[in-house]
Amino acid sequence: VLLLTPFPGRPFYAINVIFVGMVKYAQKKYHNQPQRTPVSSYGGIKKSLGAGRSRGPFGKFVPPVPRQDGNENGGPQYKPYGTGPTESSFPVDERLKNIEPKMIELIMHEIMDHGPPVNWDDIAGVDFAKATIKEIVVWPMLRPDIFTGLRGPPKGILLFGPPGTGKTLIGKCIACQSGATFFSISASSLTSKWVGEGEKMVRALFTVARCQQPAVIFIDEIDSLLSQRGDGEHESSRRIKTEFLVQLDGATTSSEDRILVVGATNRPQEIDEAARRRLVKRLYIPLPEASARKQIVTCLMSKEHCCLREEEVELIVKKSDGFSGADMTQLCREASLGPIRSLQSMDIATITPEQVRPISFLDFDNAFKTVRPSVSSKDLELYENWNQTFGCGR
Ligand SMILES: Nc1ncnc2c1ncn2[C@@H]1O[C@H](COP(=O)(O)OP(=O)(O)OP(=O)(O)O)[C@@H](O)[C@H]1O
Repeated sequence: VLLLTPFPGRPFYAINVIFVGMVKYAQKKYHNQPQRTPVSSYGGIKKSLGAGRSRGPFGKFVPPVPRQDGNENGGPQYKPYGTGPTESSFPVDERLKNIEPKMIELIMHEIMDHGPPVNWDDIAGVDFAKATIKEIVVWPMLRPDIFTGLRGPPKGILLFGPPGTGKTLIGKCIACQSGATFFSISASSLTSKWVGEGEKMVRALFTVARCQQPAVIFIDEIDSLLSQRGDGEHESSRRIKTEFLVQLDGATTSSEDRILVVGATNRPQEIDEAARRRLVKRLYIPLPEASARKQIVTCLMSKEHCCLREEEVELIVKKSDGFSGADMTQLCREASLGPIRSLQSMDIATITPEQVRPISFLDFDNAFKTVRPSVSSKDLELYENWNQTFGCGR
């Protein structure tokens, strides 16, 4: 039965599979008796801990409105909010009734992540942050029965550090590893793309997340949402911020809700005190160390036709001191174009992939001429200082 669960380590799901199987058997046997379907609201789903719906990054698109008929797992099915001619015959989750259908659709299609899963091994380095996150966030989300009271998970964490160091990867990994639905939005899109509607969007996002919990809401560039109030602050930005804090507080006070807000920023110093206090765990995601840079190069090159020797990899690692994870990826991309550039343009049309020579150290050497570290040492100093003052690292 454990093989049936898409999330290894989610014993509840397996239990539900057994339970649903038993219910189906009983229903078949006594099909004249009235069927007992779970309560057709998210309250019902929450109690069944996910049975009957595929959820999270491994799951299919699951709109948040339950349908009355059962699916093959015996649980309720869902249809998009407000679509189809028979919509009035379906019960709509109470919590979604005041949310504009177009916003729900948008959240489900654009903000809810449906991409491939991320594992801890995909993120090179940042061992301290990974260990802390596993302990304070992932395990409690997997085992809410054990992590109660003082052991309860925080509702908000902040990942800060230079750009391109894997903050987004970590956010997604948290969701994947805890079997949660991943919602990812950039705060600047709330303030710019959703002009005049950002506040409503924040409310809609948290409401949908509540219906899809456990959920991780990842907010990139969170500084633009939670920056210190200044005279120049727009009224609309102020309202979005207030709504966000209200929603975050709501998630904090409701012990039932299993929603985690992960904020990411390259400008932690701009986040005001009230917001900082709510993002209780503030983890520094620094530039990758030599071992992490080596892991990135080795991992990326293992998927390519490449003839790097061990000592050449070491040299690349040495030369890339100060590179971010994204810089390392860019370096490898650039190097991978070397063999193509060495072809005559005429050959491109006729050559077979096997005839393209392997990526060599020379290609990396050339790549270093155009790919430079994107983070300055002055910026690094800023992060280190902020980490000393407000960070939760050792
Ligand atoms: N620690 C890492 N391990 C492996 N790859 C990494 C790492 N950090 C960055 N990368 C690579 O860089 C890309 C960008 O990383 P990501 O978006 O997670 O960084 P970020 O810290 O969120 O950046 P930003 O602050 O600019 O949003 C990733 O898709 C990955 O290819």
